[in-house]
Amino acid sequence: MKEKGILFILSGPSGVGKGTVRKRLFETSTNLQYSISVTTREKRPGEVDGVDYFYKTRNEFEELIRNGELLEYAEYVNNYYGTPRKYVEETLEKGLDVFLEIEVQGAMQVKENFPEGVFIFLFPPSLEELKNRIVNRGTESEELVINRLKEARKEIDMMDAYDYVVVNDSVDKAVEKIKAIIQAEHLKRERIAKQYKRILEDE
Ligand SMILES: Nc1nc2c(ncn2[C@@H]2O[C@H](COP(=O)(O)OP(=O)(O)O)[C@@H](O)[C@H]2O)c(=O)[nH]1
Ligand SMILES: Nc1ncnc2c1ncn2[C@@H]1O[C@H](COP(=O)(O)OP(=O)(O)O)[C@@H](O)[C@H]1O
Repeated sequence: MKEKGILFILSGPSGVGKGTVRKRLFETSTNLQYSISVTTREKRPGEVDGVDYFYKTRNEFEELIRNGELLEYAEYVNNYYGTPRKYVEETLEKGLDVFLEIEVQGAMQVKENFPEGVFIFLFPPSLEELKNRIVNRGTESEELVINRLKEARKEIDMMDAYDYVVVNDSVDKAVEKIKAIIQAEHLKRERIAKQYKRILEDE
């Protein structure tokens, strides 16, 4: 029987650098499959449909919910975000690792369905630095920045539910730590598989 792939979930407050870290990770990790999310939020300049997100209307998104096509979804600052179920399940079945970059409410839903997933929380060096990053990115109005910071405090409270916490002080260091986690999880699973095989052989 073919081993299933491992599901990795990167989560954390908005503006902490999830997108930046994930993009850098994918520049150098060829063995991970990124699950592209569905969203109702507007496309930002430079974003591409089917690359950054699948952009949908609220009606279309609600139809996906009704049809059970989402592994998880959340309403975040007045927009829906969700993970297509089929892609994740089929890719894991093929023995490939899947990587999700999602906010905290969605990550907790994934934990219910995939408790064996590896949950990584990206943490800001400080709340002040988190605010600077959101403001400097310049994609949000002042009101939205305040909403995102309020959300961030709630999200940080959920940190205990994660397997690993990685501080995003520098992007390169955070990427290295995530790669080390991925490698360690593979070694762990190989070791368990070997022990299991040995027990079966001894019987
Ligand atoms: N639950 C859930 N959250 C998502 C998904 N895709 C993206 N997000 C999260 O939604 C939040 C807002 O994303 P976005 O509007 O792209 O802003 P940004 O990540 O702050 O640049 C971020 O925390 C994302 O990680 C998804 O499929 N499900
Ligand atoms: N380690 C870092 N040091 C300084 N700035 C960072 C770092 N990581 C990300 N940023 C910046 O912070 C802002 C938010 O990053 P982004 O990846 O959009 O966050 P998220 O996806 O978590 O909302 C961006 O302007 C990005 O360039």
